[in-house]
Amino acid sequence: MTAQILLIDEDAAERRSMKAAIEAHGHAVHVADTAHAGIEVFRRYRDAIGVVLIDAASAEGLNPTLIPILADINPSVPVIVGTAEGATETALGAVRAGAFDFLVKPIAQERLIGAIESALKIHRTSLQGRTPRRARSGSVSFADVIAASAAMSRVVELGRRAAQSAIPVMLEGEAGVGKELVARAIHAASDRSSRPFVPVNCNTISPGQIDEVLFGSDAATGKLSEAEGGTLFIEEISELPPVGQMRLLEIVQSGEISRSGQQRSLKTNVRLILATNKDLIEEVKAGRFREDLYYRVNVFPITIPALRRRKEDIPHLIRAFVERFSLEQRLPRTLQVESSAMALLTSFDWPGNTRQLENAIFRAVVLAEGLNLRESDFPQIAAQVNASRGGSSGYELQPAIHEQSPIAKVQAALAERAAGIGGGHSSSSTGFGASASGNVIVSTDEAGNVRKLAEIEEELIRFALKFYRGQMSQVARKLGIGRSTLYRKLKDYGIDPDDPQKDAA
Ligand SMILES: Nc1ncnc2c1ncn2[C@@H]1O[C@H](COP(=O)(O)OP(=O)(O)OP(=O)(O)O)[C@@H](O)[C@H]1O
Repeated sequence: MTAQILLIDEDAAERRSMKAAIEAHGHAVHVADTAHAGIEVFRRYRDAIGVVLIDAASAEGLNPTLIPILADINPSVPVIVGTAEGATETALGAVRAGAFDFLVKPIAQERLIGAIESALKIHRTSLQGRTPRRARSGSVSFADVIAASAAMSRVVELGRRAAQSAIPVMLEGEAGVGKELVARAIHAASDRSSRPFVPVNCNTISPGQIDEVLFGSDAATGKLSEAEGGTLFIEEISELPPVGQMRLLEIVQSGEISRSGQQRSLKTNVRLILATNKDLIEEVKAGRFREDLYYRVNVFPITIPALRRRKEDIPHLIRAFVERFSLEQRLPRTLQVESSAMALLTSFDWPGNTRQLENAIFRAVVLAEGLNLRESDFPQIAAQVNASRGGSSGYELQPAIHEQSPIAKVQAALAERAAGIGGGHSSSSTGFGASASGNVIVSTDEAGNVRKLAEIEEELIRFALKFYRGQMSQVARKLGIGRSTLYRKLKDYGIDPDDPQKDAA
């Protein structure tokens, strides 16, 4: 089926050859030579374009705001990024920003067309249903926030508390950790839930326009007025220019806003929730963010840890996403995730956090051929796990990935983490204890022999204690043993139930 592709590429010769390759496959190509021109074309043909292809291999690299801007214009269009060989950071940055796929140059024609066809399938599917990138609208409650880890449970607990008052909330966390989801849940649990929730992202509005977009030019316009009585959610607050910071301070201090050309200030009744993925205090120190505003808006900070710091959440998120997308795709039943795929997904560090995981699952469910999700349904993740082990830079196709067994791959990733590369927990006496933090229990040791049952039992008990936050009766029940047996085993293995990760005494 003919589709329309937007190609953003600064290099004229490459533009021509890519365009010819795509046209030869029967698709129509719009070309743009700069990010700016690309945005204009995308804006014009937002409903006709099926895939955007960005060449980020030029000296400029990938403009960090390009993918979010495109997503703002039409979030259901997948973006594929081409990167130079070895530009792993650019590729990871693209994935983090929400790119559907990345291709490392030189790009084989087959791989290019394969990536475009998969992206088009995703696009067609998301036109029928919802896409993970589309901001959740409607009511989102705390019940929608998956929180199995202690860290995420704490976020939910703080969020619920924040919902009981109207003080400003500052949500801190890397891109894709769930700041907007939590902001929506706070709003929904507050007494403003019947009033609007208005999100605005300072990063996707040009600095010259931000003041007008936020505060409007007269009383009836602007996001602030739109949010009257409800919640204004300002993302990337560190990007708010000085004038905007001044106006916001005025609002926080007096609850009023003055507009040029008007005599009187207007009262506002808006609950502010702000989000940042930068360390705001560093921005204050660098003189880019007003100190007085910082102290005014930082009264109720909630930090959402990166997904790699709360790996217990990963299997729960995977199951929830697989169930949701299986339903949306009207599959005969919810797809099953094979344990090797689960192990791969749990071993990965998810630089793009939950959004990246959600996108990976969405893509896998849509493209899955059987009723099981296998490791091979996550080629980008496998390639990155492979790359982080020093196997290769950027994306490599299947052969290199499949030369190694899934278990060996996970072991290598775990060993890397145990050596401190991925950060996290101290290792246990087995030497493979990092797996206790990652919900993966490895069955063979470094030499490839099956591990001792007692070692695995010890690891599972440590994991269960952490997972159920020391709730002994729950741990015993889930492990299928009596409480007294559990206590005996704790003693045998020298496990401290309050600190299950600690090495045996
Ligand atoms: N704990 C969670 N449970 C269920 N879904 C989640 C969770 N955390 C994040 N998500 C999903 O992951 C996606 C990304 O989350 P969200 O947009 O809230 O992240 P963010 O931190 O606001 O990202 P950014 O800073 O890039 O705007 C959303 O689709 C959201 O629904």
